[in-house]
Amino acid sequence: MQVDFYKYQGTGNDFIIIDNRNGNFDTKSTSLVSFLCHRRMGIGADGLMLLESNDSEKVDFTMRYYNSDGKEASMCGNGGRCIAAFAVRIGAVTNADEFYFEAADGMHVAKFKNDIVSLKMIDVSHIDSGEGYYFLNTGVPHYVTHRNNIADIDIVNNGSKIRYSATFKPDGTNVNFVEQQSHNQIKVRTYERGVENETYSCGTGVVASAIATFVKNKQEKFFDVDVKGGRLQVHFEGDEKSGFSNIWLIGPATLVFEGKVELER
Ligand SMILES: N[C@H](CCC[C@H](N)C(=O)O)C(=O)O
Repeated sequence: MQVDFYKYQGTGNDFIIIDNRNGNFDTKSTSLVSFLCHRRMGIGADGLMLLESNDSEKVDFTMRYYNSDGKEASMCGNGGRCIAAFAVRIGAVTNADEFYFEAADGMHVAKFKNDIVSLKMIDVSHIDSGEGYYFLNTGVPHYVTHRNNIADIDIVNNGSKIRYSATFKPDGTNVNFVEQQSHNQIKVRTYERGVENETYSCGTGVVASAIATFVKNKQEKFFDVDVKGGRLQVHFEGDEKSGFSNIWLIGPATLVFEGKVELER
């Protein structure tokens, strides 16, 4: 069976996107997703997304996200921005200026203009903290720690130790190292669960890092965030007491190429 696919990247976090509104893709096959995401044997990507039909009038589509290990995850911030740009490209939305889609973590609003996607993230009602870190869920779980000179950190070694530590069993966590540049500018490097490597950018991780930086300093609620693959913006409202809401992740989402892949039935 031949399947059309589209390769997108959002600040270097890259994805295979398939229009699965006909339901033909085998969503139970972990091995198929991990093969397609494999950097040598397959197309290569940090994750794969399916755009699927949604029964609700107000919701244009459903997003299903899989990490490159083939396992489904509840959300992906950069992936959400890329599938929003893809949905506009294939005419799967009622109004490109503002539309709704559903992911496993809940409902999202997306706004698309000149290849920049603004994505509304789910609310964050609770933040845990420990020795030198914050732990919060921005659609998927994130550990956030503030350090100096993050360019010198061995992200894979340090990140994997935290990701697999007993504290975060059984689900594990993504791990974000944050360096403050100024009152409203941070740098973030992320070890991603399910990719089991550093990625060029992690959208939900950037959101978690910005919120954790507000909790730490009680200053800004609007951040420029520099990641390996470029720059994102995050802004939000609220505080630890009332919870955080109206959380937006803003940045580019780019089509790299499209192609066809032969899948065994
Ligand atoms: N690796 C994450 C999912 C993808 C998150 C990331 N790519 C993003 O942009 O939010 C997890 O399994 O928790």
